[in-house]
Amino acid sequence: MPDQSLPQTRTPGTPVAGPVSGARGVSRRALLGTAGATGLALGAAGGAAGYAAAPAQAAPLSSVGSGRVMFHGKHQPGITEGLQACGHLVAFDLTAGAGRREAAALLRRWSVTAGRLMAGEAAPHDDTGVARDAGPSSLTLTFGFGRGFFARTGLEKQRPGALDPLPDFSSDHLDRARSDGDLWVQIGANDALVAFHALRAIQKDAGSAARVRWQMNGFNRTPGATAHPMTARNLMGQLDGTRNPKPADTDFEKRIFVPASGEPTWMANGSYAVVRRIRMLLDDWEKLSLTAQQQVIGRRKADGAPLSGGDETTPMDLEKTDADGEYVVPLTAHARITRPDKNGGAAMLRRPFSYHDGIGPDGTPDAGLLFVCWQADPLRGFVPVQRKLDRGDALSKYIRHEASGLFAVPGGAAEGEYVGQRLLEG
Ligand SMILES: C=CC1=C(C)c2cc3[nH]c(cc4nc(cc5[nH]c(cc1n2)c(C)c5CCC(=O)O)C(CCC(=O)O)=C4C)c(C)c3C=C
Ligand SMILES: [Fe+2]
Repeated sequence: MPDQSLPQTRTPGTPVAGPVSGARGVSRRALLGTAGATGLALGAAGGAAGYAAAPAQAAPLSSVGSGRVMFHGKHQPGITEGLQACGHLVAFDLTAGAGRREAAALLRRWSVTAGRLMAGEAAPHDDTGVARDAGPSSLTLTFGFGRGFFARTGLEKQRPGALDPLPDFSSDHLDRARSDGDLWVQIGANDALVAFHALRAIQKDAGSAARVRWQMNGFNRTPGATAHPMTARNLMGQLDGTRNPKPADTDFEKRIFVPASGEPTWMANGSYAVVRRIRMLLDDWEKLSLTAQQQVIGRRKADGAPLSGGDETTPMDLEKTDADGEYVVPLTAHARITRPDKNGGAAMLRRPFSYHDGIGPDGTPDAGLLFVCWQADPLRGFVPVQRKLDRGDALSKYIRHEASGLFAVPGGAAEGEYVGQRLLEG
């Protein structure tokens, strides 16, 4: 079968989109085309059970459909790949009767399902047919453990200190029912049906072992929608992700992932995800003039260039003043306050989804950012930066943190292994 993957897009602000290195383009439709030519439906022996044959003359998948990310690897998928068009974040709680054995069986089921769906194959059981006709579409499934998981499974001694609760922030308006959770799954794909298909599969796999605690659905711009690859925009209209750490940076691995020799040993090559549902007060934000909006962030809205001049990639000059002696990047500007060099080197990889859940009871849009950030240690990433933002960020008037979670995301599963096996069987 020819490799139908195309070079993937890359934005200045986000890491490589689509297949990670070692990833292969794959085409469910190409497989089905072969089956159609011989008049066969692919069976389990073909490794892609469940979907009926497509016409032999079917056109190859588009670059969107053929993007494939590998499930097995050093790190879990869904961390360093570029933003995907559709996302679901789901937290589960283990049920009363479920302990370590049931949790291990669940992680095994989820890993098998993730491996198959990410390869563009049908789910192992009772496939719903929702992703029929589509390729993997850069689907990723990422699994994490919340603080509560360890007590419920008798694994308290294995709980990382990094999972200690996040401090309270004065700007928090957290809904506890939509926060935390024993297990967390992040699903991303460049096709909405592929993402939904994966969501249903993992919900069904949960069976009687775990029940959904909360679910959030998000989106990003569809790859290929812009004339050229560029940094994503959020629902406030800003380029968001410009200064993200890049995989090519020498300290990228150290900042984002627990080292292979790190503690606890089951977290080797893993990472910590901080998840915040941040509502944007868009009615207020959209009343601001363009100049005022730009002062809040410290960058130009159109092209993301710092207010001190240049283009999106130009380093921000924090000392530059205007004719009145005022800083051109205000002291309260979000992009000034969040800089690693103003926060003891604190860095994180921001990989969010936007969300829109209609209009709230107060008549304003229930929309904003499903802020997901990745770091080797939340106490040296999210926490110091959020503490600083809490004290004096001009953006805080226009946002509200409504839900929060912190999850330990173990390293990637090796071939034949399931995610979290080193914790559950260690
Ligand atoms: C605690 C961490 C952060 C939260 C919460 C957060 C919320 C948030 N941010 C934007 C929009 C932008 N953020 C930008 C930069 C930026 N933000 C953070 C951290 C948090 N943001 C960091 C670490 C940085 C990069 C700082 C740097 O390295 O210099 C920008 C500028 C462009 C960019 O670099 O991405 C924008 C725009 C929103 C809308 C938001 C909550 C809804
Ligand atoms: Fe930010």
